[in-house]
Amino acid sequence: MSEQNSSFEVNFDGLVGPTHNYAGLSYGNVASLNNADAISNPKEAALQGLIKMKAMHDMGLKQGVFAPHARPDVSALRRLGFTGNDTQVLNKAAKESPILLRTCYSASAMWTANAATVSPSQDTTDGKVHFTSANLNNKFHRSLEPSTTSNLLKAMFNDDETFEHHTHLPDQPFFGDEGAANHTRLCDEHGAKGLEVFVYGASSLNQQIVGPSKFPARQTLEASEAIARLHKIPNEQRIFIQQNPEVIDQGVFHNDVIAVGNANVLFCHEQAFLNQAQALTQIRQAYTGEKLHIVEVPTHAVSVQDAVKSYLFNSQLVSLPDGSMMLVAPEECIKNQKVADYIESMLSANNPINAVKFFDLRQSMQNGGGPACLRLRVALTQTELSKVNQATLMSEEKFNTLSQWVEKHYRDKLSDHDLADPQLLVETRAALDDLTDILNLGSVYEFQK
Ligand SMILES: N=C(N)NCCC[C@H](NC(=O)CCC(=O)O)C(=O)O
Repeated sequence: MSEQNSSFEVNFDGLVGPTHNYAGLSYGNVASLNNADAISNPKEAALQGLIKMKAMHDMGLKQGVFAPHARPDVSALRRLGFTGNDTQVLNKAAKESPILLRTCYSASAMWTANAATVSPSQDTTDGKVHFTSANLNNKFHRSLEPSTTSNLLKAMFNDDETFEHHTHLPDQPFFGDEGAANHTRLCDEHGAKGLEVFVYGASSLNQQIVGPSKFPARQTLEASEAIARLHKIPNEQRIFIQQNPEVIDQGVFHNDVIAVGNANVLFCHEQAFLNQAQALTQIRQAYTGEKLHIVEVPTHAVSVQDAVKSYLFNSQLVSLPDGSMMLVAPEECIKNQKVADYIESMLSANNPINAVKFFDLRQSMQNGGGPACLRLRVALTQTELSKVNQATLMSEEKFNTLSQWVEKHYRDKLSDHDLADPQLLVETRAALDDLTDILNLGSVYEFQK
């Protein structure tokens, strides 16, 4: 096999952190608002994620692990004027602003589809794999993530010849960037040159571009264009498509809630993109390969509301070693009769998707994160894969070690008043100290320096 053809797409799933909680922080994300103040089970959340990672590994897919971020973010609370030692800072925040405390406890870094945008070496003129951490500046609790994300990416992809890491875009809504959730790579196979499809919700400069009117558009065209430049993607391999503002206003806050691409297949709802017919024609014309399949789901089969409730399009779409293509869907898709019926009809129809597997990811789903949100896709050649920090790759042993780590360090219940407990801070730091050893990350967290 030539170098180019032995390419893999590795999924790096976010390990759910020990402070996973439902804080109702994401206006525009229906699940987040509906489940605000629900009691969370961090242990169950992390184990649900690990079970999916292990299942993917057992199917012969390359799988990696992204460590959680250090929460509570005490330095963020200090920056907001809460003073004293860690315990005092937490107690003052708990008294004065429980919502700010919850914000600095958020485990939102688990959704690594928002960690960064990744361009594989087949698409970049310098032949390196490019990463740009996402500034996630539309939501305060997510805007806390980029600097740690960059530290983690550098500890996971730690080879300057092979990987290029870019600082997140300026922290200003002008360059709102939510990472790979708004980016899809289409190609005949992972080792071939791909078409990089950047999907944006609004423009900061072009007043002719009309964005959503009810919920925020988190990705701007200007941010996507900046990333394409930083990643040195040739003009003919990049395309910018506007997401349909009407679906953003129905709760589709990232493109990966209404569309997913894998290799030469784009699986999307018929209302995913603005002027969809023209958008799909643009994609077909720009496609760099031979055979692009677009599986477009009609509204009469699955409504936008059903798509948002079931997260059908937040399924992962993966190419298995035997060449078949599998939809990795949340169990919510089975519970929605319209969606379940559609999946059944799709599997027997004439298209490359010929299998489906369902996972219980309810802890994440209740905050608006499905299978695809929980992973960052990195297409790598065999050589590039050998340059990745091997301790972050999934294996039978790694799964057992991480499961034991979760059992040892995680609580199985977190409610609002638990967040004021200074013992929780002690527990999470002890957990992360262990984890940086397990994943061989070095001292990536501020509290470890
Ligand atoms: N679709 C993708 N790729 N990612 C899903 C991210 C969900 C996340 N939810 C939250 O951040 C909720 C946190 C809370 O309310 O506690 C968000 O809205 O950014």
